[in-house]
Amino acid sequence: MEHCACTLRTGTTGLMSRQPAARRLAVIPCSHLLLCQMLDENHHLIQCILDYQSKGKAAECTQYQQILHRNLVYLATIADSNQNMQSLLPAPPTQSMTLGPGGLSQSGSSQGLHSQGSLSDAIGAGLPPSSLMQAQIGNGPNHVSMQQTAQSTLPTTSMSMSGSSHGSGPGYSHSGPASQSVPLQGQGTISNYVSRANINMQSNPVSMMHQQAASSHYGSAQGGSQHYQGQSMAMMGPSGQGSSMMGQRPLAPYRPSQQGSSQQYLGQEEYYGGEQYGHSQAASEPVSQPYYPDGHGDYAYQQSSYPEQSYDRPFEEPTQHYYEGGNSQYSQQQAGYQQGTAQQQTYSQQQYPNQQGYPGQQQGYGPAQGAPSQYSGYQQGQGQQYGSYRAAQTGPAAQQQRPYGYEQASLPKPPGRVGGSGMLDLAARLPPAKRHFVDHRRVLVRGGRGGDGVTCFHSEPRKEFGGPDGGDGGSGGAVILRGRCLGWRGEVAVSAPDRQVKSLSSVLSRYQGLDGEDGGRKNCFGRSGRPLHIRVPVGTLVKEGSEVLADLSHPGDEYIAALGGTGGKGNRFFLANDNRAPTTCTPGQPGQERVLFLELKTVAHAGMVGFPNAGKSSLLRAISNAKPAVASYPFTTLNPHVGVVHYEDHQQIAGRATGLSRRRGWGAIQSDALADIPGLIRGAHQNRGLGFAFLRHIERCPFLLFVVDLSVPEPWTQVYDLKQELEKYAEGLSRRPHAIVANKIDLPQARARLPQLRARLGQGAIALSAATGENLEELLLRLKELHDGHVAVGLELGHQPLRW
Ligand SMILES: Nc1nc2c(ncn2[C@@H]2O[C@H](COP(=O)(O)OP(=O)(O)OP(=O)(O)O)[C@@H](O)[C@H]2O)c(=O)[nH]1
Ligand SMILES: [Mg+2]
Repeated sequence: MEHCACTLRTGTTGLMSRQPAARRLAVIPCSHLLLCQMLDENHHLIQCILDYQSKGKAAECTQYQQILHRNLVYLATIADSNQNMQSLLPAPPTQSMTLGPGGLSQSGSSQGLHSQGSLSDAIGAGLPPSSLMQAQIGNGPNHVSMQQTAQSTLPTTSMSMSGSSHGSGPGYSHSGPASQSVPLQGQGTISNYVSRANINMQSNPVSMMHQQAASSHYGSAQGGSQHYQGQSMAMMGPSGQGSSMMGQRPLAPYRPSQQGSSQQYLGQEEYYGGEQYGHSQAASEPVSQPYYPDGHGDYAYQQSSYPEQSYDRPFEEPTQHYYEGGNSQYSQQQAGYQQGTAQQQTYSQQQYPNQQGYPGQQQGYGPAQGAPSQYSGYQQGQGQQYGSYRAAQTGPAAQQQRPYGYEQASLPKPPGRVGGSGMLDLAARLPPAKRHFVDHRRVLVRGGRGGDGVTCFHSEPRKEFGGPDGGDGGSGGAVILRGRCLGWRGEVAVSAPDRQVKSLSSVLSRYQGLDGEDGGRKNCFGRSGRPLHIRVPVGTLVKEGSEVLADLSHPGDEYIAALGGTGGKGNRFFLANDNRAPTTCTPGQPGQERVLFLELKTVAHAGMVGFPNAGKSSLLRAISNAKPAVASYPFTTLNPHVGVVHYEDHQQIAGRATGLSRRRGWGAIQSDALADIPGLIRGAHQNRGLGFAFLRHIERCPFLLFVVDLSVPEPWTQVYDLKQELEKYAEGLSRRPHAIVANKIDLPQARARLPQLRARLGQGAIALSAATGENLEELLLRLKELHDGHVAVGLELGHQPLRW
């Protein structure tokens, strides 16, 4: 076991103070292995310098040159203090050297020698001295005391020293020389570089393990991945802050990128838990050799400690693009680290504000911590790193959207936003008690609000550039007025006579459509709000102001009263070639809001018109299932009533004793509806009696029944007056197809007046008795004839017959 112990016996923090300290050493112990490493480092530094020169990056070149020169000066110091320096020089190229996971190949060694030659030339050029190689020279047994000294004297030194302490883990090689990177932090003239070096101290536990551990501990480790892990750890902040690092564990996705020995991982776990810190100080274990001049340099130089294959690789990978891409979040983090190197307290304080995005990463990558073995390479770790930082960049926006996108979608809607369902429940809870007839209603309808789009990005381990996957919100539900329909017979809607079909009493004054759901992750669109159907009686007119919008005169007719709002767009919608990570999302739109006036015009085939007490209600009860009130006083009926007469066929009706079929099922072949309206009197158009406003309910009736009380004197005058009132209400209404019904024929005086009535009104007047049911068959036959005539005319005009 070769041990490299280049000891700095004084607590130093920077180059300016360290070099004098180094000069005070009489002999700086050195070894062949250490020299090989230092030369190889220098070789890679030269590689980086040349590479940056070819790319025209002068700033990076300057920084690397400064590093290189410090290394050369330090090598010269070692050479001065060791008389047998020549014997420690690397072996000839034929000699194999395996250093760390990648190992230093023969070519690597030779290149190192060659680069050393180049370095000599560089020294000759008069470049400033450097002591970077001290970072590669471990001081295992003594580094604890050094760290303590550094912490007590110079905070910046303590930072790097603590970083080095992380590298020592129970599973790490004890044979590898511990590194000491303290000198890098005192470079006031290259503060940026110093800060980077300080940052990278944290990651060096891993990288140094590979570099220097020639033992079998790291023989199977993948240098690249571990390098990268070390780099990610470097970005996490000061490694000496054991407790604070716990808060940064979301960066754990980087750790799994090392697929090497489990011992390393265990060591890191201890490191996170803070146990490793104390343990490493008590042991002479390999410590980090950190420094990464900048974003590129970090990675490049770190890779330079590895074989050439690993070294060249990162420059071809998107990682470089990532660092070059100017990710603002990452840059801010870097700035935070740099500032932190100047003063430890500042470092730790600024580090965390700059990592606001990490909590989000923790959610996304938390499980990765427990499964490091699934990450096979550092490139994948890079991808995670990139994704994590990108997520951090969009973190605030995503957090703002999450209340919409995730939580709200999973939680029940607040009661205030879902007015529609609440109203439905309320309507369902209404007592089925007495309902008043309502033929006018003012209704405020509002469509449901569209769900909000969300902003989120695809989160998946080992998948780089997940891309936006915020789904769109669902559309709000519409509010639809629907003519009363209990079912369908083929394509024909079937209505049923019940209490609700006759009135708008069940219609509420306000309806709110159901809201659409918000979008979700993984391009999940929110569910659209279900349409809210409002049952209205057949014959309902929908008006907005004075404009008639719809006439629901047939069962099943629908009218969309209010449209739901469109759903918002998720950030996936805004994905474009020039914006691969959009954070824009749009909220859902409110639904349409309208104030409508509903007016019911009762729909029936036949409308019965007559004076009060003529017996209209009695007649309706006699021939239909309707049960209107019957009394011997006028104006018993105050609201229209609709009764349905079901015909099986004409012969059956005629063959019955009563001449009437009262089927209550749905098997009727044909049916007629009769509307019984309040009684009219002479001067109704002058608002006498109940007025004639209720005539609207017979306005839709294609044919009429004039019901007269044959028991009163001059009953034919009632017909004259009725027609006059109808004509004043609506011109031509009295000329519709009609039949004259002379009721109460059972009374003796009524039967005596029948000839006079027929002489004045025609022989078509039907004499019957609603009370006894006499001659009702003739009325039904007449209704059938009128109905057939109406259907025939309607078919000629292309109208579908109204069915009940
Ligand atoms: N004798 C006899 N009485 C009848 C007949 N039809 C109805 N009546 C009576 O006439 C009175 C009024 O009957 P209604 O059916 O209420 O008359 P209406 O036309 O509906 O009256 P309003 O609802 O006020 O318009 C009741 O007392 C009935 O019993 C009938 O055929 N013969
Ligand atoms: Mg009545």
